[in-house]
Amino acid sequence: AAEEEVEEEEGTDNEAAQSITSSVELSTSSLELSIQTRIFKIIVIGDSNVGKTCLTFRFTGGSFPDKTEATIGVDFREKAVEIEGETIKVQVWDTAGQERFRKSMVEHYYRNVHAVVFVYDVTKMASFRNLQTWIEECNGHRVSASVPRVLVGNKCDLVDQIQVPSNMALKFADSHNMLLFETSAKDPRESQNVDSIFMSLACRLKAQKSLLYRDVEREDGRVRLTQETETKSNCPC
Ligand SMILES: Nc1nc2c(ncn2[C@@H]2O[C@H](COP(=O)(O)OP(=O)(O)OP(=O)(O)O)[C@@H](O)[C@H]2O)c(=O)[nH]1
Repeated sequence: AAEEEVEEEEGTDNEAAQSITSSVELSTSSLELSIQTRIFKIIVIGDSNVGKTCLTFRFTGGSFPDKTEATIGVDFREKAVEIEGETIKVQVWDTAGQERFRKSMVEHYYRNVHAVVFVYDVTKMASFRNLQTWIEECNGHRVSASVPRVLVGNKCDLVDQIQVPSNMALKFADSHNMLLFETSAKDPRESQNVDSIFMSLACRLKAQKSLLYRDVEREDGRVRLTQETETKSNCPC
């Protein structure tokens, strides 16, 4: 009977030890999860019909959509990418180009934005001329000059219909301190080029915003991280 009692006690100790181990594991995994889920918000801006939805679809879904409709308000698409061993969520905000579908949402587009992609259609000079208006709208919403911006000329597959010469677009991009990408959301051979639009921004953001985890607070047994940013220049792109 005495032996049985000892065994019972040992069993209780083992259970206690097990529950401590699993709570430690739980805390570690929440910590890892928090570290791994940095989100970069990138907004895509430009005239209606230039191909914003198709570009974001190509990047996040890897294909060209069979059919698209005018975006109303905003569509969110996300893609997890790995940069230098860190998994980052790139959250792409595909905004409406038509004024009537964007009015009430504009404030939300620009709030806490990390990077901006301006898109024009290489076969429509008007969409290129209107870029100035889109840039003014962006500046008018207090988007800091340190927020990276890139320029994308889409629909390059329509080679016979090109209206915007590359040198004109390059000059404009240079004067606004932006990189220029001329590409096609439709042409599958361009898919890597489309990816590089978003990846180059994600790399720049990762290099700019390296996390310093200052405080690890415990609340109700859960780990909460407080993050700060520091400037670094170790982007591999
Ligand atoms: N040839 C060609 N057509 C494209 C390309 N990208 C988009 N399109 C077509 O252009 C049209 C408009 O594309 P969307 O992606 O819906 O345009 P958008 O800029 O999101 O338009 P809004 O939502 O109204 O702002 C669709 O008919 C697409 O199939 C491209 O690279 N090449």
